[in-house]
Amino acid sequence: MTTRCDLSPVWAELQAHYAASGRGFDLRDAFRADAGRFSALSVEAPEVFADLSKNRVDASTLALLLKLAADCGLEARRDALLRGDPVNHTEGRAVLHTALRAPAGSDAPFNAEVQASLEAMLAFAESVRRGERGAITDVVHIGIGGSDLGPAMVVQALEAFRAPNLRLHFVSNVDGHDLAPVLRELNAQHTLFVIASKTFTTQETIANAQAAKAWFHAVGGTDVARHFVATSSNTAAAAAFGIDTAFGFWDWVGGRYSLWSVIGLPIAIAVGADNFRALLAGAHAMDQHFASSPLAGNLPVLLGLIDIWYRNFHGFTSRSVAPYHQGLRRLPAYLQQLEMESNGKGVDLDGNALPLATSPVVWGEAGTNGQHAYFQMLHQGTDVIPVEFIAVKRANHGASGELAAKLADQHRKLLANCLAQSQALMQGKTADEARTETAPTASATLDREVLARHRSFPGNRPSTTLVLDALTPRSLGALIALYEHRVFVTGALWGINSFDQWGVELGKALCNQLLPRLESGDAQGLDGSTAGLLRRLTTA
Ligand SMILES: O=P(O)(O)OC[C@H]1O[C@H](O)[C@H](O)[C@@H](O)[C@@H]1O
Repeated sequence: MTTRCDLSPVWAELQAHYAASGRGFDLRDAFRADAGRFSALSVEAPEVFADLSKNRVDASTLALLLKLAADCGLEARRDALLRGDPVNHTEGRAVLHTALRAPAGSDAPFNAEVQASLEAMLAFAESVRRGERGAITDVVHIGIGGSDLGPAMVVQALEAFRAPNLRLHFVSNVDGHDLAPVLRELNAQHTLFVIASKTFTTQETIANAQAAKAWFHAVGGTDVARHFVATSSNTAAAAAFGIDTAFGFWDWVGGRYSLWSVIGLPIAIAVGADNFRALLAGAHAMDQHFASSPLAGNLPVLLGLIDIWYRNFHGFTSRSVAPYHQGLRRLPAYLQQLEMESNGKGVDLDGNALPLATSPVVWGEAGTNGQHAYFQMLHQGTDVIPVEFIAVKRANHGASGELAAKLADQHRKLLANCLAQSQALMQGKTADEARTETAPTASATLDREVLARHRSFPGNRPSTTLVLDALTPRSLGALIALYEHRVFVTGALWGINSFDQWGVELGKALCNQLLPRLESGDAQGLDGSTAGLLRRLTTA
């Protein structure tokens, strides 16, 4: 049994399939030929319905991709992950974020420790919400990367569930322009700082934490131990910082998979213990789907296989994510870390240079905003970029009376836009169709034929639409877990370690070397460009 997908004999079958019918696949023909295409290519997973039918695949493509997954031993790789084998082999660690959402009493690894940690974190969150840590009105979460993006994205997404008397702030950037405006609005006595860092050594986080502590003292704050808590697997460093209350976690929780751990503390403070548990339960439901559904109906597997089809056969270089819910506007940023830090790798598990493309660029913006910015390129640009739409059936505006009616109407507009975009991408518009349109007056002097070419759309542009009934803690948990597992699937088939991130280390090391030069202005020994820029930035 092979593990790396391009070494499987099925790879050549897929190449032949691509040459024979994949390259020329036309979605419009596929729908014309098969009235049952939507139902055949839609999947009902926990909390998430997925319409895969607007993708450039048919039953034969999926059959081959599933054969590839089987031949690469995907199920065995998945089982090793869930069992707690040290699949992060370059760091010698297990990867067990799934264990964090397993219910109490389950036979998931480390269940007793996980439950104890969860209970302690939730009890603390509830004590803050009840005002037992003083009258806290503002919680400032300081962390970066995996210690920021997950909690920040989830708190924003679950705004409708947030305690109204609590404001949550997220500070990540070492740029003081992030922290300064937040501090300006705060009263030290009513503020709780959560310092989140798995390692408690990250430059940005420690710098922001120290600045926050200095500010706290400067404005007369007296009890650091009461107003600063930490979430970290390095509780000794947190203690050295002056923090008594530190919630620890384990090295088998990767940073970008850590929102389910104590790193989720700001989520629990914002939405409460029950909602946090619902988030975990939603993720657990998706874990079970991933663990036990046959591959042909396993949504993370199917999404991952289509990703491989697009990246390695069609050669598409990016994927755009368009959540049609304002609460999910940080989801693309979150997914950038999840996918690109996990699968942006160039060597396989044995260190061999990979002869195939890995992580696509993942990017996007909430709908409908993106439509008024870059959708032009999606529709008429020269690159084909698969789009992932996320639609939420029921809104939760928290409005009443006439406003509620207005916003309900806006929700219909939102959903109509979402459907229209995937429809337009697929249908396109031929030059013949464009020719029959009335030309806008501003272009009346332009040759009709030329104008028709400007106004036509190639179409056949693929998309996936994910549908949630409502954006709730449970559905959000399932959605995030879906993405986590999909990233695992593509990483496993590419034969890479999705759980390390050595690529971030070089810049950190060079930054440490450059830092004293920013003060001294000493550019000696640097390359010409860096020396020139350093002088430019340091000379008076
Ligand atoms: O949680 P921390 O140890 O502070 O790490 C924060 C982040 O920084 C690192 O550079 C990694 O790229 C991320 O994966 C990590 O989430």
